[in-house]
Amino acid sequence: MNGKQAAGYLAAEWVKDGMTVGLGTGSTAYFTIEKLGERVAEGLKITAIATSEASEELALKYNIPLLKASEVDKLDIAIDGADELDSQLNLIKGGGAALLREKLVALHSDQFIVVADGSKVVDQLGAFKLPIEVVPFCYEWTLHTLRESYPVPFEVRMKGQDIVVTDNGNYIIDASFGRIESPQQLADELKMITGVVDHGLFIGIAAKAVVGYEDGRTEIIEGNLK
Ligand SMILES: O=C(CO)[C@H](O)[C@H](O)COP(=O)(O)O
Repeated sequence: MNGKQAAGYLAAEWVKDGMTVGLGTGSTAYFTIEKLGERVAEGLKITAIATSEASEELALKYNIPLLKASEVDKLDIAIDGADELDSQLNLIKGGGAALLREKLVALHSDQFIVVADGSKVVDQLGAFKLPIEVVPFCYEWTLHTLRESYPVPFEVRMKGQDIVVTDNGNYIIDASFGRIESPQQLADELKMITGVVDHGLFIGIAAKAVVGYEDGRTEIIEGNLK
């Protein structure tokens, strides 16, 4: 068992009968969805909302009943991966370009649980490029505003010759901050820029993280949410 699997599986055990569950995106959340699928096959009764088309497909494969947002106001729990997490459970997310749906689902869940392997735990956020979701219309202007605001490299995320398009029809600009001294301040500033839809800083949202290691051990980091 690798660290991602250990973390993803353990968090899936915290889901109880009757819960509505937010299904994350990525290779760690994959294991949570897989385990939930096994538990559903054994009789666990849950409903879910997926944070990406990829996770929706996976949920359908595992016969996990999916809901529309119009059918539910709030989720009991959401379980998702992260690209970086610090000891305060501040996160960088969006490596898989799903940050907007992931943040919406996390914010509408009673409990947001992060699943990650040990390589994701950092002293300070920022080594991982911060994904910023922008509207395609005049995105060059948004890129220009970002470059004028912060003296760090920004790049539009590409796949081969093509610009990556998110499930919401937007683009991603990745920012190489290196070290983010004040995540909350940066999060607030980025949200104020016209053209920016959202960004991958998740500040004060996670209740708990399950960190998994190569040898199958897991560690639980408790957040300090009130
Ligand atoms: O934010 C995400 C997708 O937008 C993922 O949760 C994040 O990239 C972690 O992925 P993985 O578990 O594959 O390392």
